[in-house]
Amino acid sequence: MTAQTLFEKVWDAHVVAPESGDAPAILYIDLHLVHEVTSPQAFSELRERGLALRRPDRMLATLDHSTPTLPAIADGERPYANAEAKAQVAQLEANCHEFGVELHGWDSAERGIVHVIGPELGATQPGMTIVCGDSHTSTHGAFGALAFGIGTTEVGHVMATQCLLQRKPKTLAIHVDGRLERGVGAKDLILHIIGEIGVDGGTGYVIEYRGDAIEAMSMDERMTVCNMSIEAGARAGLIAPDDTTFAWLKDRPRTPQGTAWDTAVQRWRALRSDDGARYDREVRIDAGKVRPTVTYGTHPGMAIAMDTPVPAAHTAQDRRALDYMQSKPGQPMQGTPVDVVFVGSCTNSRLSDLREVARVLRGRRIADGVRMLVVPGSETVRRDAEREGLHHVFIEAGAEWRVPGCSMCIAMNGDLAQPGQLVVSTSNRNFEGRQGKGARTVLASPATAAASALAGVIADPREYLPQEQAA
Ligand SMILES: CC(C)[C@H](C(=O)O)[C@@H](O)C(=O)O
Ligand code: SF4
Repeated sequence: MTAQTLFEKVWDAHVVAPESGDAPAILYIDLHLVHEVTSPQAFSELRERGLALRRPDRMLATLDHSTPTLPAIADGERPYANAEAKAQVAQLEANCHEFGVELHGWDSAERGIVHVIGPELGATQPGMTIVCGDSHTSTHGAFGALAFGIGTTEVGHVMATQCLLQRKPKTLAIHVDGRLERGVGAKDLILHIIGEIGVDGGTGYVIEYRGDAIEAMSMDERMTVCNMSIEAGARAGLIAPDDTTFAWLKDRPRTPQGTAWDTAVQRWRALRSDDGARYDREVRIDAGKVRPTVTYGTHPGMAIAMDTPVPAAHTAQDRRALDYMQSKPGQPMQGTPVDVVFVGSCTNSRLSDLREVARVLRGRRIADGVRMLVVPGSETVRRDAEREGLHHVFIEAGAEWRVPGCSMCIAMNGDLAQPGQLVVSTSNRNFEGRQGKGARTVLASPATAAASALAGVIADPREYLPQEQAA
């Protein structure tokens, strides 16, 4: 048998009908994740055509984008940003009820950002095909699943047929050799990678992240890396499952139990690229060279080490980006005054991210005039963080501790920055106006976000991490 990549193994196992001529392949979908923004039209279409859901048991829904992150007011009334947000949430509640879909709504102890709760519930498993009407579905690739975002029309197709029409993407291996230095994390690495290969470097490909640095990562870190694959233009990003993956997944609500677990792990162990498997393209990254990395422009590819000068603009587009950001060519981003710090989003809102932020903030106060929001990715993360007392560290430092949701990552729920304000954000997109009209976003790691909140300017976390962190 010819040597296969991990992607090819998962793809082949799900092809119902292969590509032929102009016709794309038909791919079976194991898990369909749903949130309130991209599902209403699909449900309406189903209703209009009198169609039922093909496999409601393979769906999982949550409320995340439009949900307020301030607690309920009296009588359980939620402080929605506007009538649309409230209606969107009510619509998903009604749709899930009518069609029999498991919804993690306001009453769920596990509600959260769709890409945080899928793994937490063990719904995300190695070797699966996973889709969601959301571009950051690539996050689930951290478990060796083929996971990607789809459009609202496709959401309807999957609902009705549990299948999807797909062209087979090409494969790109990103080998990350060596070790990340102290104070440099998964977020710095993925920003560095996108900075190197560009926002279209992954277009047409599925990325497989491999190498020592990836194998050494926790699941949280692997999710951070895979999450941003889409920001490099890739269809998906995945990592071969290993003992770290299996240990993390064991005994989650939706994972197989007892002997079924052992059988599953045995099957999952085969999910790695064979020796001699060929990729369409390969890139090598030296982890040891990655430094605390931030963005200086208006897409995630405009990323540099924070102490390196901002490059000169060569195109009209780049000039516009630098103007918007007020970034100065020749000057480093480090030292730039900060107005808001946002810790959250499906990139960096898990327990380990919050622990990292707390390590930097503990016993200190954020700078005068800086507003800092810490938004856990899920109710589970919130509970775990509070059990450890992390919320006390945040609140004592002067930050706001919120209820889970996408929040200021996309600013659909009323959490937003004012025009001109500079936000150091642990999220994944720094597009114009993403965090509020005229707001300027600098993407960064949780440690950098915390250090910048303390300093009031973009700051190197290595200067703030406690000494016992020294390698
Ligand atoms: C609202 C949703 C469709 C969107 C996405 O697809 O990613 C959002 O989650 C984002 O991060 O921009
Ligand atoms: S946290 Fe941000 S990136 Fe993630 S799903 Fe929500 S809006 Fe999209």
